[in-house]
Amino acid sequence: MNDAAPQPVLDCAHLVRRFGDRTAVDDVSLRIAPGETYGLLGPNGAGKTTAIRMVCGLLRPDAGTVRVAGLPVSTAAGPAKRLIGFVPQEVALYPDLSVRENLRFFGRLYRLPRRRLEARVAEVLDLIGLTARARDRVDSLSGGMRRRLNIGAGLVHAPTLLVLDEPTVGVDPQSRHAILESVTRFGEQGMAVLYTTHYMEEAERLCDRVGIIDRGRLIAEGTPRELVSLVAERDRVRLTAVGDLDAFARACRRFTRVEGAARGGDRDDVVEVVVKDARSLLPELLDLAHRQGVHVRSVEIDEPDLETVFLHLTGTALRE
Ligand SMILES: Nc1ncnc2c1ncn2[C@@H]1O[C@H](COP(=O)(O)OP(=O)(O)OP(=O)(O)O)[C@@H](O)[C@H]1O
Repeated sequence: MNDAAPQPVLDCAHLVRRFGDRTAVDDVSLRIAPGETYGLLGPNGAGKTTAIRMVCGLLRPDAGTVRVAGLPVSTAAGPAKRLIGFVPQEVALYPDLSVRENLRFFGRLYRLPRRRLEARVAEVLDLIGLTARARDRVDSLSGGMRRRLNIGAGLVHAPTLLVLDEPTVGVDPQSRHAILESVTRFGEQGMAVLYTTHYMEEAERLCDRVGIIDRGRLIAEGTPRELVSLVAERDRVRLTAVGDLDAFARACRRFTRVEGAARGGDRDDVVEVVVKDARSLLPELLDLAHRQGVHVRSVEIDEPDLETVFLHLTGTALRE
């Protein structure tokens, strides 16, 4: 890093964590600057949760270091941990306390002085869009609202680094939208955010930079635009079809010119294929479908996106 670059909020160097003979996180290094939202994108089991538990000092690395604002993070209590707000996947709140009382409770854990605490609780209620529900007990809230309050609990002590582990899994679309809006505002307020997800459209929308993690390794990193430019020469072919589409995707991957093929993103009846020159390969793909008894209903050739990057780098889809 040159002298002019600001000190990173988060600096992880060569993190490794093994469970038995499985290496869950394998030599991961990443930095996050002040105000930057960084998305760690990868399929289930890629190592995202393990990586961020080490970042937050909840799990000891087998090798490597974590620093927050220059301070070393360890599993023991220390000044670095006060700078981190961690929002786990599971909701950890007191159901019989009100929304406001929950936020006060988490603020007191960090020993916020009383007046500062009240002001901060009001700010956080606004940030998570729950001011109107401040007096209601947690057990009267919808699942999506609880998730938002869970995020609020990680924010009360005004952390320098906010770490969110898949905060939108299983929430309704309205709450999902509210969560994504809030995360955008955290970045605007100068907080550094580390965000894990396996939804590539979230990473594309929210994150200044994205790291793609697969089988414990960080295999690519950059702005969404930089990552998509890695596959600028490629086409993404979407085939809408009926039949054994998993077998069809596997057979597509056997073509040497096919860089990746998988059941497609949001729909069950779609296979996506990443290929350098779709037009020249299309007749062969259609012939293959015919031989496999797969009935192709429509073919589209789309612009590449982050999912295409993932298919290109790993050969399979994010969600597999
Ligand atoms: N405590 C543990 N003991 C043994 N293996 C573990 C443990 N925690 C994680 N693993 C393994 O390490 C690998 C990475 O898991 P991790 O939970 O970090 O992935 P992830 O990307 O967060 O996935 P998910 O989105 O499903 O949470 C997986 O193979 C998982 O089974």
